[in-house]
Amino acid sequence: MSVLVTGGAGYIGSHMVWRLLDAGENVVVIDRLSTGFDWAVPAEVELVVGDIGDPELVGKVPRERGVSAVFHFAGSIVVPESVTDPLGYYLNNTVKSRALLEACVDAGVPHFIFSSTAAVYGTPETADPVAEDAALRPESPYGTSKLMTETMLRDTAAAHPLNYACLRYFNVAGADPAGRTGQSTPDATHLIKVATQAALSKRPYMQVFGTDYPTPDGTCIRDYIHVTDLVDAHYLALEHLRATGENLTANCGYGHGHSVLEVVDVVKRVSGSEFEVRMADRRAGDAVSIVANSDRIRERLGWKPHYDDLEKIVTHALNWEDALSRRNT
Ligand SMILES: NC(=O)c1ccc[n+]([C@@H]2O[C@H](COP(=O)([O-])OP(=O)(O)OC[C@H]3O[C@@H](n4cnc5c(N)ncnc54)[C@H](O)[C@@H]3O)[C@@H](O)[C@H]2O)c1
Ligand SMILES: O=c1ccn([C@@H]2O[C@H](COP(=O)(O)OP(=O)(O)O[C@H]3O[C@H](CO)[C@H](O)[C@H](O)[C@H]3O)[C@@H](O)[C@H]2O)c(=O)[nH]1
Repeated sequence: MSVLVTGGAGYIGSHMVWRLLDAGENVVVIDRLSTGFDWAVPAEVELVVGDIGDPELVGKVPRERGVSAVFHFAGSIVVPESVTDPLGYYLNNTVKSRALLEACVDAGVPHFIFSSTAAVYGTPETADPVAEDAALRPESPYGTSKLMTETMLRDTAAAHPLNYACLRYFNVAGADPAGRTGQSTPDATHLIKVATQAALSKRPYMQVFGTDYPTPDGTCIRDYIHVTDLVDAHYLALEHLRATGENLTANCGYGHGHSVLEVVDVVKRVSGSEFEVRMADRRAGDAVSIVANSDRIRERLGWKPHYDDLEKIVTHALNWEDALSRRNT
């Protein structure tokens, strides 16, 4: 039996692949390499280069490889891009997830773990940590495209012998502490990636989007979760589905946040680089503060994070960014 990882050549998916290998699982990856890299997939893992929306491909792989669980990371992830290209996002994130799900039902795959996002909540009503039963009001086609897949999964699991976990990630950052993989997209827009690139002079400067928010230092607050803790949560979710068959929708975050300026300070301190930081206007669509209530994942899965420390997250991100420079040259 094997475990299928869609998007396994991407940032989070490649960490999942290593986590599964570490647990002794057989792994197969489907990735079309649009933002992922073939070299990010370990040599011992079969990489099927193709699209999850290709019914022939997704019809074949689960049957031929005896797939007993799917981790579905493949998708488009840039929120502002989803605003200008909503149909592209509904196609890649929703329509193609439907194709994959149908193939899983047809092949009798019992367990499905889906990459959802805090973007399904939109802007929370209060600054309190947001729990899973909060109102679901996505503010972008990206968030809606993910919420629609959550809904498809719920309804499919009610009608077929398939159970699922929807994991709603907050801000994923950092890299494999052993240096085996990391965030490799050169034009990524995420704060910690951008700041580490500035620290290593891969960018001439970075910008802080908005300094007049109603927060202690005027910048937005996010709950940054180390990617290794995130993939641990995924593995626990798989064990939970295997053991209980109970569906689960759970936030993945630590339950506390950091402001943009706090992140920038930590990157400067850890890197020892005084890179230029320009104060800029607010970025469209940014919520003031989004922090996870993570009680559910801790209680139901017994999840205990090991890297709930911004310095460690930044250190690992910097190490990977540095290793990437040597790979590119
Ligand atoms: N990075 C974050 O902070 C974050 C937060 C919340 C949710 N997520 C979700 O996690 C998942 C992984 O995100 P990531 O940061 O690793 O992004 P990523 O872009 O690094 O990885 C996505 C991978 O999917 C592949 N892919 C995309 N569309 C495909 C398709 N139609 N068929 C086959 N392969 C396809 C890409 O080539 C890439 O390797 C996404 O579904 C994303 O929405 C990410
Ligand atoms: O160069 C930068 C990049 C970001 N920021 C700020 O840093 C904060 C975090 O921004 P990111 O782009 O790193 O992440 P987002 O919070 O916008 O989005 C992330 O969290 C969302 C859920 O809240 C979705 O899951 C989404 O996929 C994921 O990228 C925001 O206030 C943003 O304005 C900057 O100031 N400068």
